[in-house]
Amino acid sequence: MKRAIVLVLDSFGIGATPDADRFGDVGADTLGHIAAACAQGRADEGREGPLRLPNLGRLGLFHAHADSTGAVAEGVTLPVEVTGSYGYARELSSGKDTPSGHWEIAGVPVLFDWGYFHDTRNSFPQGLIDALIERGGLPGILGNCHASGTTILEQLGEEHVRTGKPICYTSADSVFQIACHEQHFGLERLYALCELTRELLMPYNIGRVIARPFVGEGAADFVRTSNRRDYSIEPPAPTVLQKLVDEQHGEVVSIGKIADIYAHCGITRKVKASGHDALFDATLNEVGAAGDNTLIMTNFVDFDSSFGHRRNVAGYAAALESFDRRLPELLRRLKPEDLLILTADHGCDPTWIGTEHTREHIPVLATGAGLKPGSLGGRDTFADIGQSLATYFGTSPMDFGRSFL
Ligand SMILES: O=P(O)(O)O[C@H]1O[C@H](CO)[C@@H](O)[C@H]1O
Ligand SMILES: [Mn+2]
Ligand SMILES: [Mn+2]
Repeated sequence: MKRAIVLVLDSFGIGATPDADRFGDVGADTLGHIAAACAQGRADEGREGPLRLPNLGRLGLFHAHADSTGAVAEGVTLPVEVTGSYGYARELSSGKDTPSGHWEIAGVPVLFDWGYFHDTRNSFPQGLIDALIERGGLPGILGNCHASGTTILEQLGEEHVRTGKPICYTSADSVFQIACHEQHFGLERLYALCELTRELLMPYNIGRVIARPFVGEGAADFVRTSNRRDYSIEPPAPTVLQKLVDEQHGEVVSIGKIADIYAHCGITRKVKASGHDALFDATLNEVGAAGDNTLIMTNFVDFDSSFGHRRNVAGYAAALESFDRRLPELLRRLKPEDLLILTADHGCDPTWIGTEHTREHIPVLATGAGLKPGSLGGRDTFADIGQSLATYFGTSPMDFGRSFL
């Protein structure tokens, strides 16, 4: 029986890549800087002391980090016994965004350049704004700048409620984000506006439109809800997910944001869940129910959106520790021939300047399916994961990546 489980810890980088200079990210290290802050007592809110990840450590996380950066993470003792196959991988894709990282994990790196809105103010072309206002029947838009999604709610949320103008913003990623109040503007209306925007953006080659609904009474208590929705373009070639479905009539189960990220391509079942515990519970459920030729893929988004982008080190550390505490529940449910892979899609160092992602190596931690514990070394592309899945499921090979199976 072939069953693979891929858990993506969104933004959990383990050290800058050799090309990090292109992104202003030389020295970024999501795991290393979290561990250092914990060791130095700078991450004691809601948790305390050195970073404790015994289960990820046993799978080889800290070994992989040490191989990636050349140094053991501060406050960490390398476990003597390692049970997983561990390595680190760099990114071939041109960007450090979520779709690029995910699609490359699935064997399809993004070798073309996305369109970006480079200007930090007046970011969007006037023709685009005019079309959006006209076809969307809007009184205008707010924002039109680079922003952090929580800060901009404090700044413009009340004006949005008052005027009915959606808040449109972007970042260094190839995105167009629209924040609207769920009650005052309406959730379905926001989704419809995002679909229109997706259509209008096709000539601009923008990777994603993201609906960012929020609720609350005023600037002090506006909060984003789990009704976020991503409108991605389709991957440029069939991913290993698609091949599993098309060639092996397999099942691909999306848990959380996965289906949105892959533009619903190569997915046979979608399970909704929000919050890491609910995502983990859903993953356990699916593992319990999964039959032959099944890939279960879960994206743990809060590492990135609640802690990495928010530059919240203690929150990131606490979320890692709570994820780690739950890992044995999953390990216990695995059958010997199952393949488990833990990885990430990019970095988002919570100690780094700004609020953007960071260009980093991702961890590749794998166990089961006859893999021997030990080092997988430095991998040239995230696509080694996709190629390994192709080998495991017996699909035709991917164009990129080297299997570690
Ligand atoms: O600040 P928020 O809205 O969380 O935005 C973040 O989320 C987007 C998608 O990952 C990125 O473009 C990043 O800027
Ligand atoms: Mn991501
Ligand atoms: Mn992000």
